[in-house]
Order: sequence, then structure tokens, then C-alpha cells
Amino acid sequence: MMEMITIGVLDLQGGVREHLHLLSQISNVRALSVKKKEDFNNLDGLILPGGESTTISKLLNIFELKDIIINLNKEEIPIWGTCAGMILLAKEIAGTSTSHLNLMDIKVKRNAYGNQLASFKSKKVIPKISKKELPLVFIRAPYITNKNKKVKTLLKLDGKIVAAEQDNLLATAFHPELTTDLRVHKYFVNKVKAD
Ligand SMILES: NC(=O)CC[C@H](N)C(=O)O
Repeated sequence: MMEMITIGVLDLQGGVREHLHLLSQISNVRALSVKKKEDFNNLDGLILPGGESTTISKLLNIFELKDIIINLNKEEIPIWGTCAGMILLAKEIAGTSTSHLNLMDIKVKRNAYGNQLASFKSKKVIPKISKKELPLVFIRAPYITNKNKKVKTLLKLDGKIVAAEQDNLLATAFHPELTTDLRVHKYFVNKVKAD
């Protein structure tokens, strides 16, 4: 029998259920919503969902969860941030001197597509994930404006980095959990298994 792996989805605000729903369709994965300190014990991977990064960050402080997530990263547990989750991972946020978890060597611009393009869909191949196009859903999305050499670009859209990876960390500006396509979740699951 294949070993089960446990993936937590940070459940403070935002698109939690959608991630849990997609993970529940992947075999040998136990998906949990995590919000209390003890929920973070024995996780093999963690997803930081989309939502509102400043709100999630405030709640992380209130529930004293930042150090717990920073420690998971020290243990090289795979962590995937989607949209607001990517902003939480970033070491720099354009236009402000604050950052949240301060884990990934990226600078992000929030709401980077402005009002007119606040939400849009696209399709692109992400060679490291699949040879066939993936559906991409962007909602008031950030993109990555700068990164250092440790960060590998997975996808650029119109010249802007919208998916990247740094060791155990994965960041996507878009929302695979709002599609029915499991490929990005499976990619993350494989990252967890390889860990
Ligand atoms: N869909 C999203 O997660 C949007 C992110 C949001 N604009 C933020 O800055 O936190």
C-alpha cells in the first residue's frame, strides 16, 4: 500500500474549501484544514490559500501561527502559496516596507493587473508541470517583479513571473483550486512525496 501524506490548508480566511476539494480527489492524500497550533503537527505539506493577504497576516499574528509556519519551512516542508498565499511567502512587497512570513526571495506587486483586468482567465503550458495547457484563473492577482537566483521561474505571462519555485516553496499568482484541473495540485503532492 502507498503511504498516505497529509497536506494542511491554512484555514483563516479565503479559498480553503476549494483546495480541500481538489486535494480530496488525489489518491493517498489526506487533506486537513489547519488553524490551531496543534493542527500543524505532522503535516507533510502546507497550502496558503488565496484571499486577502493583509487579513490573513493579521490572523496569523493573532493566532500566533507565523513562527510555526516559519519552522515548517526550516524543516523544508513543502509550502505552496496561491495568490494572497504568494504575497504571504514573499520577502518584499512593492510599495511597503513590511512583509509577512518573509520566506521566499521574491518581490511581489499586489493587485498588479489593475482594475480593468482585476479578474481574467488564460491558458498556458507550464513545462515543469505538464506538456499540455493549464487553465489559469487570476483574481486581483499579484505578480513577481523581482527574484534572486535561488528562485526558479515556472511561468511568465506577458513578461511577468506568475509561478515560481524555490526549493520547498511554490508560489502561483493564479488559482488552480478554482478549476477542476488537478495537475498543479498533483505537482505539489509529488513535491511533498519527493521531500
Ligand atoms: N485572489 C487573491 O488572493 C487576491 C490577493 C489580494 N489582492 C491580496 O492582495 O491579498
